[in-house]
Amino acid sequence: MKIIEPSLIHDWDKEPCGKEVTVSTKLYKDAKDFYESVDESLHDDTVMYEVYSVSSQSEPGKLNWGLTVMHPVKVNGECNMTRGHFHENMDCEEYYWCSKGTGLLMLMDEEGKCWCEKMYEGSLHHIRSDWAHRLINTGDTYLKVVACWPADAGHDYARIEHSGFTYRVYCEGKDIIVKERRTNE
Ligand SMILES: O=P(O)(O)OC[C@H]1O[C@](O)(CO)[C@@H](O)[C@@H]1O
Repeated sequence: MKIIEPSLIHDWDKEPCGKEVTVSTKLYKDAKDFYESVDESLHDDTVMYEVYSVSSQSEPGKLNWGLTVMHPVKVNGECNMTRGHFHENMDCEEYYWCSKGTGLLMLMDEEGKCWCEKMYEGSLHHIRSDWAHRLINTGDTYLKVVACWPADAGHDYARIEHSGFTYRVYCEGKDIIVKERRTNE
C-alpha cells in the first residue's frame, strides 16, 4: 500500500493551495451596483473579494471547495458583500464555515423573506437548497469563509437582480445598522 501526499492543502490561516485551485477577484468597478450609492473615494480597482475554488468538475455527485476572502471595505458606510445568488439547481445545499473575521450571512427564501446569521471564527452555516445567500463583512479585518457545495449547483444571479435581498447592512463606528431597502431601487 502506498501512502501519498494530499493533492490539496488548506491551512486555515491561508488559502487552499494545489494545482487545481483557481482564484477570481471581484473589483469595486464590477460590484458598484450591489450598493445603495457610488462611493467616489473608492478606486475602481479596489479589491472587494477573492474566491479561491477547487471547482473543475460539474457533474452531479461531485463536490466543490472554496474560500471567499472579503476585504474590510465600506461603500459609503455600507458593508462589503458578495453579489449573492440562489443555486440554479434548487436541489443543491451548501455549507459555509467562517475561519476568520466577523460578518453576517444574509439568507432569503423564495417568498423574499430575508434574515441573517452571525458569522465569527468557527461558526458553521447550513444553507438550504432554496435559500439565496450573500456574505457581508461587518468587521475591520478580513472575513474568510470556507464553502463546500455540489458541483452542479450553479449560480442564479438573475433572480437576485430581479427581486434582490430586501435589507442593506451598514457600519457606523462599532454599530451594525440594518435598513430595509427602498422600494424604488
Ligand atoms: O458569486 P457570488 O454571489 O459573488 O459569491 C461568491 C460565493 O459563491 C461561492 O463560490 C459558492 O456559493 C462561495 O464560495 C462564495 O462565497
